[in-house]
Amino acid sequence: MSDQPQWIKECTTHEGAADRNLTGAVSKQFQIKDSESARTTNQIHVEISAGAGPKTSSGMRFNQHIFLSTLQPQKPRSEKKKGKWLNYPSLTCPHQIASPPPTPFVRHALRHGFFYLVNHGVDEELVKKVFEQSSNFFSLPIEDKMKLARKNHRGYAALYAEKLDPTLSSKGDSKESFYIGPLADDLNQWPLQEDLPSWKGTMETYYQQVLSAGTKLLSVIALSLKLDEDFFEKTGALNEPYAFIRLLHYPGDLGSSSEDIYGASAHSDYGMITLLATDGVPGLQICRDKSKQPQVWEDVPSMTGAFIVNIGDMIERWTNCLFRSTLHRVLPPRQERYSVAFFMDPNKDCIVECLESCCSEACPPRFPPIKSSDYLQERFRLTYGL
Ligand SMILES: O=C(O)CCC(=O)C(=O)O
Ligand SMILES: [Fe+2]
Repeated sequence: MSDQPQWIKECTTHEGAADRNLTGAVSKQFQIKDSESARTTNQIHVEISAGAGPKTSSGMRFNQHIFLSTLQPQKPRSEKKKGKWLNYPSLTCPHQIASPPPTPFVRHALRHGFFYLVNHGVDEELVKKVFEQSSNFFSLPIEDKMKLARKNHRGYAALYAEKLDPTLSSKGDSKESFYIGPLADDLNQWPLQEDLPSWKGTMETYYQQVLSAGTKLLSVIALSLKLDEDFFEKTGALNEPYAFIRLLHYPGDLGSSSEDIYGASAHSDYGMITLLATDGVPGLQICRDKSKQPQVWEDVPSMTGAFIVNIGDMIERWTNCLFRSTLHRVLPPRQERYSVAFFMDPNKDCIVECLESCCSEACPPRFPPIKSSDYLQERFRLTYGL
């Protein structure tokens, strides 16, 4: 295929690649070609900042800074080193988004499926307020919360109402959640203004700010695939995107003895990307290689001010598994835990099908084309046992 991006050509012509997992071949290439990614094989940071850099074709201005480091809990570091880790001057790779195209760093981050996003433009104070308001909501009496019980995938889902891993025999995941969907369609349910003044406004502002950060990140993803940066706009995915805030509350030690009870049982996210903020209480784990048995789980530490981003199933389908949706879970926390996930799913009518540049005779599409709403509905059905 003559118009394939060079790096995909490289991976498909890599010795034995036809029989192998495509991503394995790519990572090999990166390790050979890119000394930085060879040195640091684990955690990836993608930084996107507004305002600097040349104007791109869509009129946005931003630079991206990528760096890689380990996903394993860090070895004890001196304060000085810790500062370096957070500011990462030596590992930062500033790079303008329009030209030259994204470096192997970015592709490595995306292939990996789980990374941190910093300098994302979402106001830190706002994030704090969202956590406060989330705690205020979950502290309401259960009768009040149940008045907003989940309808049209908006509103309150009680403890054990969801099971993200439908193969488990447990009664459900030990978390409660609250969903806020697209702001324009009037389907959202909101707590009473007199109970929680400014709740709705805080959530709406957060929704808009994270949507904007996610949109920029998607243009990085598009560019890293050598597509136009507005590919996800043009394909209709971002035309009224099906994006959701999920406020999550894990109540802490519930004294359950069942081994099958998780805070959130193992799953991959369904959509394009998820931007996750947590209160810092541990519990989140990922399994890098979902096809490997037995599964190996690693803790994901949270990083102040950063979103933990993971790639969802739709991007995996579009890219024919080049960018993976990562299996993850939350252990039942001993201590109360809050998190806020933002799921960016494509518009319901968007057809998700293997990109031409991600398949060849040797690597045929692994998934048939699918309408986004059909895929999501099936996953919701399994999660909620409908
Ligand atoms: O609470 C977390 O840290 C992760 C939640 C999650 O994976 C999800 O809601 O899909
Ligand atoms: Fe998730």
